Amino acid sequence: MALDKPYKNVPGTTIYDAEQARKGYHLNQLAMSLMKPENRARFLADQPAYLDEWPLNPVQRQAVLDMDLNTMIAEGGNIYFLSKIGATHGLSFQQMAGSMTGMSEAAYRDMMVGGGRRPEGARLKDLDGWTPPSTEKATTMRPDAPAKYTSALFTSHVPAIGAAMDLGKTEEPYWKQVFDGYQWTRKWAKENTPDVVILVYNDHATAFDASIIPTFVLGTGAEYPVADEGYGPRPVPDVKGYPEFAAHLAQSIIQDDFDLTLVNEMVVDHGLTVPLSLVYGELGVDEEWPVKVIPLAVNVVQYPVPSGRRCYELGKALRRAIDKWDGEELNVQIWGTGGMSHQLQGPRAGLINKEWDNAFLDHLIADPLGLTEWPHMEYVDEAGSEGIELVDWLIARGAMDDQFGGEEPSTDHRFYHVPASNTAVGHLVISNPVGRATVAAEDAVESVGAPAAEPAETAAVANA
Ligand SMILES: O=C(O)c1ccc(O)c(O)c1
Repeated sequence: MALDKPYKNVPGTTIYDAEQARKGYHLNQLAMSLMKPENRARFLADQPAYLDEWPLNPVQRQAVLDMDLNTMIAEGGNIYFLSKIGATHGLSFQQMAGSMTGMSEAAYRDMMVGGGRRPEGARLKDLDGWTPPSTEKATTMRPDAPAKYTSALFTSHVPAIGAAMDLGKTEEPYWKQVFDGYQWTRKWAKENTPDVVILVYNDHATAFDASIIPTFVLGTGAEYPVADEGYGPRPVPDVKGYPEFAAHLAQSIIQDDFDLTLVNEMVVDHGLTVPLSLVYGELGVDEEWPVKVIPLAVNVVQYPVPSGRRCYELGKALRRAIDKWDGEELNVQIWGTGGMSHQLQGPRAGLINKEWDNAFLDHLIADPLGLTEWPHMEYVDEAGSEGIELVDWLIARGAMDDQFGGEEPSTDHRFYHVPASNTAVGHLVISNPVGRATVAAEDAVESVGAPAAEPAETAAVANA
């Protein structure tokens, strides 16, 4: 079920996609550096010395020295980036484009004056009668898919939880109540380590500042350093990505009409590292997380934010993308993080709505489609201005088997507790049949406190 990339075969044409972007990353960034006059001057004064500052491969390096645009493009360059190199040499776009055609500058200009190159004979359809691919969206699962979505994990990602771990406070009574709710999960996670976690979270004005507000960001990079959010970076490992799988997901999801922002380089904040710490425990900077992570960040910082329905639909597009993977066998988990009820601002700060939070959990488990009807105002009004983070969770849920005609997930673990700093903590592990939990019932955490719907401070249900 290879992804449809007919654009690769258009004659005399190289389409810049995530695969090319990965290959040409440093070449294109070098070109971008020439937008500064001082860098242009240094480049022109001593090109080899300037290129020494960039980790280009030898073919890319020689192509820049030769101003050979065809080779630069084959090596992952994109003309919009590369034009900065041409401009530094004083070349016009017409000179640059003409230089790639094998024609003299004058002949190319004359061709353009004469009406330009005719498409006949230079189109894919002239070569092999290509017909457009079907745009139908799968509504059922692919039974033999090499990538299996095993389990969804949901958790709050309160920064103070990370700080409690980093500062060795987990045994203090205040924090012990929080961490007790994750003991089951830690055991389960040891026996159910996926190859990759698609980790849905929201950036907290960390990687993205007020200059750019992308709605949905998919990380296609190889590594994500831990951010310094003002307290210094958390002493935890940097996060390793999975560029090939992420590029595949991007290709499929965008063809499925979701316009993701693709990010090759970004820092990750507590929204992403706290869930990893909660599940995999204290790991030092020199250690490695046991999983590759593909970050999927949702804007909830500046309105308008995406609706729960939109997030759920993105989850469906994500599952279709997972099912289309034809590479190595993969065990995939999707984590939905953020929330639960909390408000960090204004006179209403400290708002906690246990009843609403637990109704959200109930619906997430049993009625995700119904949950998509809840408008964003409901989240803000009932769960606080920062409670809106809960829309993140619908992505993981929309991708599950039962939303594609398969079986309902099992609820393996459920936990709810108030407070962690200003926030209610909610946590769920639910699994598709292929990922049913392997932790023995007797190893599971006993139920703590009253059932979830009661106004108790803490409630955990293991292997429910
Ligand atoms: O409760 C808190 O302290 C807190 C602070 C920052 C956050 O992003 C958050 O989700 C919670």
